[in-house]
Amino acid sequence: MNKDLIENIGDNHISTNIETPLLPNAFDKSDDEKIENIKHHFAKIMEELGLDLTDDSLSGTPYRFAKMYVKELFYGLNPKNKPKLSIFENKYKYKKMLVEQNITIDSSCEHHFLPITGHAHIAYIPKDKVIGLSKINRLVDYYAHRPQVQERLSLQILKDLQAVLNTKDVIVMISAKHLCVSSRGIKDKDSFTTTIEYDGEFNNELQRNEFFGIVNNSST
Ligand SMILES: Nc1nc2c(ncn2[C@@H]2O[C@H](COP(=O)(O)OP(=O)(O)OP(=O)(O)O)[C@@H](O)[C@H]2O)c(=O)[nH]1
Ligand SMILES: [Zn+2]
Repeated sequence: MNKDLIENIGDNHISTNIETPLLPNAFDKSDDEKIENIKHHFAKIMEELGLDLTDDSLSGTPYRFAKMYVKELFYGLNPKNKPKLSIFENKYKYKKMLVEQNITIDSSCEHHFLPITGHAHIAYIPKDKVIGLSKINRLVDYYAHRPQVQERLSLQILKDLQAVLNTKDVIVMISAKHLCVSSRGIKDKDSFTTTIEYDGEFNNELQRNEFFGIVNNSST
C-alpha cells in the first residue's frame, strides 16, 4: 500500500463525497488544447522509455494516445458530455421492479489507469416517473468513462438515477475484472469484483432477492 493512502487513513481524511476529485479549472481548456498538451507529455514519456518517435509506426502514437484519453476513455470527466436522460410520466402506473441487466462496463482504474471491464445490473421501482431504457446504459457509460474506483462508480450511478426518477428505490450491482489485478501485480486472472449499492425498497431482503433471482436466471 502506498504511503499517501496510509497517511490519508491515519489522518481520518475519510469523507462521504462521491464526486470525482477534479481541479477547479478542470474544463477551462478546450478538448483540442488538452489533446495538444497531453500529446506533448506522452511523447516525453515514450522518449524516456527509450522509444524512437521518428519511427513511422510510433510517430503518431502521442496524438492517438491523447485523443483516446480526452475523447474516448475519459469523455465522462466533462459534464458537457453527460447524456440527456429522457424521463416520462408513469401514465401506466407500472409499480413493480424494472431490471436493466448486462449493461457493459468499460472503465479505467484510477490507481493504475488500466481497464475495468464487466457488467452492471440495475433495477428501480417507478413512482411517478419512468426513464428511457437506453438512458440507463448511457448513464453507466458516462460515469464509467472516467478514472474510477468501482465503489464510486456504483454510487454515482445510483444517486443520479434516484434523483431523476424521484425515488430511493434503486439498486446498482456491478461485477467487473480489474486488469490491475489480473495483468500486473498479483496477476490473478480469475478473480473479479462485485459491488452492490441500494436504498429504499431494496433495503428489504425479499426485494433484493427478487432482483438477484432475475439477474442470475434470465437471458435474452
Ligand atoms: N477499493 C478499490 N481498490 C481498487 C480498485 N481498483 C484498483 N484498486 C486497488 O487499488 C490498490 C492500490 O494500492 P497500492 O498499494 O497503492 O498499489 P500497488 O502497489 O500497485 O498494489 P498492487 O496492485 O497490490 O501491486 C490496489 O490494491 C488495487 O487492487 C477499485 O475499484 N476499488
Ligand atoms: Zn488499478
